[in-house]
Amino acid sequence: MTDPGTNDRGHDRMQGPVVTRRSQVDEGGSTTDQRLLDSRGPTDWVHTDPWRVLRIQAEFVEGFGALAELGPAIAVFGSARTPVDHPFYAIGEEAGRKLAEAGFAVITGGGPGAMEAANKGACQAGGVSVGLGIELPFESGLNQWVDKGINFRYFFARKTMFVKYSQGFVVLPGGLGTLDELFEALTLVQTQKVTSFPIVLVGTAYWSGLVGWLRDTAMAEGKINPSDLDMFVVTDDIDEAVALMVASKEAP
Ligand SMILES: C/C(=C\CNc1ncnc2c1ncn2[C@@H]1O[C@H](COP(=O)(O)O)[C@@H](O)[C@H]1O)CO
Repeated sequence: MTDPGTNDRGHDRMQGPVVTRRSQVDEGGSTTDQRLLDSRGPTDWVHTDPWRVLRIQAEFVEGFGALAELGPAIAVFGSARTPVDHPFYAIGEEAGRKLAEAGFAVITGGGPGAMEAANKGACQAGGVSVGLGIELPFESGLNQWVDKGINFRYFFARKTMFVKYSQGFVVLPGGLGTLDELFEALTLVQTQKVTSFPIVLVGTAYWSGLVGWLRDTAMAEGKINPSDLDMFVVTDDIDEAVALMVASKEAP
């Protein structure tokens, strides 16, 4: 008589959580670890959408994990092409510094130009300087003033992090990337996906054309409501921008 705890050859077979004995044992079976480590097999699956879904999921997991305990934060957007000696670079630094002094972590895209300026200001003021980088064909990497950086493959996962972990946006002069970030925020406020989310455009001269078009064309033609123009403030004064962020944080 065989011991009831073993099969005819004296072994339990465990495959993951499943235990088999006697007639149920597949003698030729390998363990999951063996199959993982022994064979490479075809590689096409790394280029399939189901696998990409896992990578996308991993970006959310990593992002949420890294940023969950960040505390109050403001995202600063602006051109990757702002030169270091341009007045808008100095304004970016001032924004980063004053936001840090007001107790905010500063989140940027982690790249060069206005992003670097805001990270530099925050870092030099002893604040928390965060960069959410993006994999690009022309990789520039995280700027040197980022103290906490995450590199994303997917723009949409990265954009979720900006909105989820900041309480407001400061938008410095920029191009398509900056406009994308600005209009995503405006759409989320307009559709009430986010509430009490101050958006400040810094640089009255730079933004006047866009604001004029929104008022004189988009609003005049009924494509946006007059109240939509109240979703953002345009200023040249960083103190005003920071004060709006502080007031929003303190509002009940
Ligand atoms: C153009 C160059 C580097 C680009 N590197 C970037 N790194 C991180 N984030 C970026 C980068 N480029 C754009 N972004 C995002 O868009 C916004 C700026 O875009 P814009 O078109 O320059 O206005 C910015 O806020 C980032 O989130 C080499 O110089």
